[in-house]
Amino acid sequence: MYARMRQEEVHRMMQRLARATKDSGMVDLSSAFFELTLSITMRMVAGKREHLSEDEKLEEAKKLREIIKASNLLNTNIPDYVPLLRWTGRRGKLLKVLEDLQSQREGFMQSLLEERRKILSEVGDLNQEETNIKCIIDVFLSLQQNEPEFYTDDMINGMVQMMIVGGSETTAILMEWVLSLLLNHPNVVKKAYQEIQNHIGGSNRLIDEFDLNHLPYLQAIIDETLRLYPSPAILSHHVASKDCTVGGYNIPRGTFLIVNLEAIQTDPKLWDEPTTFKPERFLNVEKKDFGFSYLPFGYGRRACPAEVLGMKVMGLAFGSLIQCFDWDRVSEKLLDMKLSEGGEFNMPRVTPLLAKCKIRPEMANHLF
Ligand code: HEM
Repeated sequence: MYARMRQEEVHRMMQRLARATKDSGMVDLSSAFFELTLSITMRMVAGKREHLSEDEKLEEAKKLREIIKASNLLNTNIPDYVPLLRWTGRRGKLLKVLEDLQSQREGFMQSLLEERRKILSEVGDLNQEETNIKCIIDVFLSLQQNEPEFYTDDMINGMVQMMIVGGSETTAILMEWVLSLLLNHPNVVKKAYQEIQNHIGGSNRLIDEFDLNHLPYLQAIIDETLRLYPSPAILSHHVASKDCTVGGYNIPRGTFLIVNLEAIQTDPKLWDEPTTFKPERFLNVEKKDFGFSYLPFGYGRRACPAEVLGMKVMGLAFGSLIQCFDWDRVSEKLLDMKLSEGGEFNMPRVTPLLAKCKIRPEMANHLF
């Protein structure tokens, strides 16, 4: 579902990068990736992308970005982990900030709901409209008509918040890590490019989502990045639903549990050369065979509901970036791969990601 829309948005990003690289040869990937993932999420959830147009003057666009950034920043509440701090004033201050943020988020999402409600009342069933497709809010609103006590505005508002806030920055940050690793490992880019060439052949068309199943090495690059740089790096907000034992420790029911994904996925007892970027380790294996050693989308009932979507967006974006551009670092030095220590839940890079790229001449006619 929404495959054509994802293709359009990736193509739009590629065209923007092509224009930027013609001017300066240098591109700001942090902005490009955030814009891509936000556009895709907004179109899918709310049926529009204009929040995210290049025209950053739009007040709403700025507001949405601020909400997403603040949500991810505030997701890690230190007093939840160090109960002693609950007795200090910090908790009270934080609660106030969270209340303000929540009221902004609710207001913003409610305006999206009202907008779709108005459109639906004007045009009727969007499925009949060839130019418009149903977005997720439309689906919720039509369910609301049959079960209003369950699909309340509050419930829909909460779901929409989770999708927009959870879906955009996480994927964008991961994309920054994928490209950072690629810039530091040009031999990996070469192999991925060869794989794309072998499958598609020549320059007659751009890669699409149907190609992804035939590109295992590209897929392995993304899997290996998710191992080394999981975003989020910790799974928090879990509570033991019954008494249990973990690693020999007795955990009473109700205990707040934190899973340190980064530590598990780079544990030398579980992984060979744990900190080395080796996409090959994901070739010819079933990911489920790694069991609890590899959980970049969480596990069980509260696992990420959008794993397939996230993997498709990243696969399509990186397949296209490798197919159409030659990549290089801005300096000879390897990129700094340190995680941000700013306490951010999603573990972004310390510095924004800049790179040099050149359009592969044979692909230029697809981008201009
Ligand atoms: C490659 C990109 C993504 C990664 C690596 C990722 C990873 C995760 C992880 C680790 C969790 C927490 C699981 C847990 O605590 O056990 C999660 C939850 C969630 N993710 Fe994603 N995610 C990605 C993309 C997305 C997208 C695109 C969306 C929506 C459009 C999304 C929506 C959600 C939601 C709604 C939850 C909360 C689920 C719940 O609490 O029941 N994610 N994600």
